[in-house]
Amino acid sequence: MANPTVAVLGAAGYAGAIAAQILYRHPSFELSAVTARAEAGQRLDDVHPKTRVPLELELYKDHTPDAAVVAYPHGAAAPVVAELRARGVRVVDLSADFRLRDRTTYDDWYGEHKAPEIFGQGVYGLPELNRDAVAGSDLVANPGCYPTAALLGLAPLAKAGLIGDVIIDGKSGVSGAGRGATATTHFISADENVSPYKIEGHRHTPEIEQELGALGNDVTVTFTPYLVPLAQGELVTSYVTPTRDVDADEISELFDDLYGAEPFIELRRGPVGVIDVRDTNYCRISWHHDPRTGRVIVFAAIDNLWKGAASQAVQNLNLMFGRPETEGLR
Ligand SMILES: NC(=O)C1=CN([C@@H]2O[C@H](COP(=O)(O)OP(=O)(O)OC[C@H]3O[C@@H](n4cnc5c(N)ncnc54)[C@H](OP(=O)(O)O)[C@@H]3O)[C@@H](O)[C@H]2O)C=CC1
Ligand SMILES: CC(=O)N[C@@H](CCC(=O)OP(=O)(O)O)C(=O)O
Repeated sequence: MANPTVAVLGAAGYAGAIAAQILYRHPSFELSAVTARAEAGQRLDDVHPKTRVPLELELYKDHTPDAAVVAYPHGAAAPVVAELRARGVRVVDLSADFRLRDRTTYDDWYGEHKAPEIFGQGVYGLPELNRDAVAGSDLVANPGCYPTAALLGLAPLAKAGLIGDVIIDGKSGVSGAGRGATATTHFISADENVSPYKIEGHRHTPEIEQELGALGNDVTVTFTPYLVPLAQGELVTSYVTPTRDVDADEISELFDDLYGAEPFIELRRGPVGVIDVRDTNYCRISWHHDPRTGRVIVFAAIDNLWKGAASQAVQNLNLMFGRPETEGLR
């Protein structure tokens, strides 16, 4: 039987280009189209040479592949996802348009939803925590990069209901902001600098709270993101005040039980760094119990464009199409 066809929409963007790069070499999918607007007519490997994908970027029309990875900004994604779903195309959406389950929360943080008729149909695509639901889904909402690292770091504690309070500090490389440079992400502002942003509230906060709640730990989180002078990479540090006294043996058991068999989670004893997961689908996690304060500090490192976006989308596609979860990703 022929391999399922997959189109990448928004392949001239950072995340879309990497999704195309992975899918072009994937043994079980055929990359059937890569789309763009301004750069339509150019080859993807001219626009993004590192991808080595010699396919011509086309304007999106009425492509009907078996599946699509939609790599548009939030708001722009929803109507196109609705169109694709109406034609029976299975979708992994990289934007935030189908991640939240409460419509009012979405509208408060993102503005009015552009495809309300299918709002709420997306399955939250964090495979380590939601594998079975992803496997049966036709519409997967790929998580945001900060929520990916924060939730993977916190899940063992959340599943045990141990998070009483948590402060989350996330540091991201500049590619997290996408291809369009702004005054803040311009080289001149970002180089040799570390700076917090969205200190009044980042839109990933409700996403993290929603998924911690789904794990059985309702908690109001404090989240502050920082821009750091890296191209790719993200380190999320979570300072947890537990609901009761815990010791290192208990924490160790929780992390080992949840992640011992996970192909893309690397538990480490010492500090983790973003360079160790660069251009991979791995999430490296370490934790530290501080008996002086009683807090548990969890560190999680990912590549924002890979596990935080494009390679996680392929991990989700693998599950949706019954392929081995690691295929094309190691
Ligand atoms: N960068 C990251 O670390 C992460 C990104 N994401 C999400 O993934 C998605 C893509 O992000 P990223 O690749 O970084 O973004 P980019 O800005 O690099 O790329 C987005 C692409 O979307 C296309 N686009 C923009 N507006 C529209 C529109 N109105 N209609 C159709 N196409 C449009 C653009 O295509 P063209 O150039 O052809 O106009 C552009 O290439 C976003 O939803 C983002 O939030 C999620 C997690 C992490
Ligand atoms: C450094 C930087 O700007 N990062 C982005 C996160 C990108 C991401 O995960 O995006 P979505 O949730 O929008 O898909 C930001 O903070 O907006």
